[in-house]
Amino acid sequence: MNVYKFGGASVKDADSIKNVVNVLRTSGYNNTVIVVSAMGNTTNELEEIVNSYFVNNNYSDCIEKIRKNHFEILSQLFDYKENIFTIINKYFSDLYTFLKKNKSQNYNFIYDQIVSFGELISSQIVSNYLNKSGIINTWIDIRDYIKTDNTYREGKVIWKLTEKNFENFDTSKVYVTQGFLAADDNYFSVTLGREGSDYSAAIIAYCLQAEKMIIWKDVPGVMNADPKYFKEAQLLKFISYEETIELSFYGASVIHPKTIQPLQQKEIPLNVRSFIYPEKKGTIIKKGATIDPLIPCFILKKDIHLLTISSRDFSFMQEKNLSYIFNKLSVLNIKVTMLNIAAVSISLCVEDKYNNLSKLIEELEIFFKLNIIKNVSLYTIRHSNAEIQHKLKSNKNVLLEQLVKNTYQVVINDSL
Ligand SMILES: Nc1ncnc2c1ncn2[C@@H]1O[C@H](COP(=O)(O)OP(=O)(O)O)[C@@H](O)[C@H]1O
Ligand SMILES: N[C@@H](CC(=O)OP(=O)(O)O)C(=O)O
Repeated sequence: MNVYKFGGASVKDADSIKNVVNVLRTSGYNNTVIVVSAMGNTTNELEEIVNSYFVNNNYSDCIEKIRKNHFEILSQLFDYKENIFTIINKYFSDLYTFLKKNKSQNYNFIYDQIVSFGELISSQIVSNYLNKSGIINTWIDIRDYIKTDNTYREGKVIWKLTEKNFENFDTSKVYVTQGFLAADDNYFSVTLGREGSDYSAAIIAYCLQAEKMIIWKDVPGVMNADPKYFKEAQLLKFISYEETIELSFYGASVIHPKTIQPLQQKEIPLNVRSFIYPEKKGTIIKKGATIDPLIPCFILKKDIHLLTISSRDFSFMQEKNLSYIFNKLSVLNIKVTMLNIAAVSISLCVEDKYNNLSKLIEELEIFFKLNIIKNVSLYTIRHSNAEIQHKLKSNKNVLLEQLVKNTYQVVINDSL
């Protein structure tokens, strides 16, 4: 069995969906589970519905905008008589029904019930279009298979149950299903964290002991920097699982950080390839691979916040203080991307995906003195040297830097 993942960029419009057919014909698609994300920007647009629902209950305009986009795409791919129009209309009426009947005030729960429509709709469109193009496949609802606890927006996979659900899976067919989604034991939708479709594909690959997994991207593969920001970025032909975990953990957004470990555990090779040039080999991540070419890898994370924390009672930054601080970070789901501990202070770079920073500050200020610099940039370089570090820092306002093994990190305040 193979697992392919097509992200939002690869299914963003009618031409892109037509290109998926081309990619599958070029690469082969026997015995394959095809995992699809929501089209283009749909997840962000669905997030607007959630916000409107909470602010003033005035969500119809947002829904109609999404409906219009999707129906424009449908009209370019199908004849009006085809059943897919009824299927997609039903999802939009289910969305309205949910919003009208919902009694819960739990933001994260509501978020997941709404945002999940993006992948349900896109996977139906892709599945129907592939069938129409002769790539015969079965659409499956991944919520029947991937089970999580009820940590809405960041579901924790219940691995034993999920593996059991895949036990009698017929591995001789082609399937299309949703990335990003799972269900709790009440069958409510739970999402796996933003950009979590790569992780979904890895969960499926793990459970089916897949031969390989391919992620199709708008870039040639994993590069030594994001080509959007670094014009001279080069393709990495091979990388180890460990190196990929490091790159994605520090923010190389080409792969979701949770993707690699399930693959590594079952030694399933991962190929990251271009959906624009599907005949090219891209990057291979597999057991025994070492980074090739061995060149410095740059990761830039913007909108990071630098917190420097010291105690009010002159105590050192030791176990008790650290445990209090990290407990708060964990409860508020704030990710630490750099950590520097000194005797009387600790500096943290944090990423505030869920808008919990002000709550964290409020809770830490009870016991600690805080210095906060918001919206700084964190550069991480793997395999760097003194010359590169010097070049990166020159004429910049450096707030903090550290070198640990192969990883050099520097925090820069761009606003000065
Ligand atoms: N090291 C890197 N190598 C390649 N692409 C990278 C890297 N770091 C960040 N990217 C960005 O990742 C993007 C592809 O990932 P993403 O947007 O999540 O795709 P999708 O949503 O289609 O899965 C590229 O367009 C590129 O700008
Ligand atoms: N649609 C979800 C899940 C996802 O992984 O999307 P993509 O594969 O386009 O990054 C999101 O935007 O977060």
